Amino acid sequence: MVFWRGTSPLILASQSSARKMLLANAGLEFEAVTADIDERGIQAASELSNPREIGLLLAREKAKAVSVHRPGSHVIGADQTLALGDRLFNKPAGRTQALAQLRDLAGHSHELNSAVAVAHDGKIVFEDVSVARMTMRQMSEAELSAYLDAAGNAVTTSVGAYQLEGLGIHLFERIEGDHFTILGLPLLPLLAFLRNEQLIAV
Ligand SMILES: Nc1nc2c(ncn2[C@@H]2O[C@H](COP(=O)(O)OP(=O)(O)OP(=O)(O)O)[C@@H](O)[C@H]2O)c(=O)[nH]1
Repeated sequence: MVFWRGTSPLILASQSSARKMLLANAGLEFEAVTADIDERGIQAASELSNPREIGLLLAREKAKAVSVHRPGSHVIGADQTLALGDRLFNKPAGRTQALAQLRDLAGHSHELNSAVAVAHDGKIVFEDVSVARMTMRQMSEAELSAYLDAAGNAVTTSVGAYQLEGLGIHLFERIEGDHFTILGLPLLPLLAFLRNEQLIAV
């Protein structure tokens, strides 16, 4: 049992089912609030091209956007970017885009940058970004289509069109990085921060 010692509830500024699952499985009780920000607009206006910096910027903006309306609460924001060389990928809109993305990723290594930020009264009090390197095996058109047939619409909910803890594992020949980073939330540094602030006690 994890004890929350904060005086106000913990908030996760996310609608990501994976992020909610990771926090809940770690024993944390929290309220999930969607961060209503224009991610692509903020990214474009920043003129940033570094995937790590883009992830941190969006994680901060999500956390702050919710924090300003929830005084006293610690608000967690997160964002994940996928980079293949200097190309950035976003969540595919549907099967066609998922197939196109997977064709480009197959046979190559890409990087997932998962950023997390914590805001309190509108100010960032913690941030971290962790990276995972994913090597996807070479796959034929028939193999990619069979994967998409089996994985279904879930592929549109993740930036790489895969759920590693599910059928996505079949796409890879090598994975370097921690499981939580891959699923989109660098949990170890986040928990270390909450523990150091005496906001959680296990
Ligand atoms: N279940 C699962 N989800 C993954 C995996 N890899 C990436 N994701 C999800 O892909 C999404 C990355 O897109 P983001 O823009 O960072 O987040 P989002 O889904 O829009 O959710 P918000 O936090 O509300 O912005 C996140 O929800 C990640 O949890 C994976 O292997 N498994």
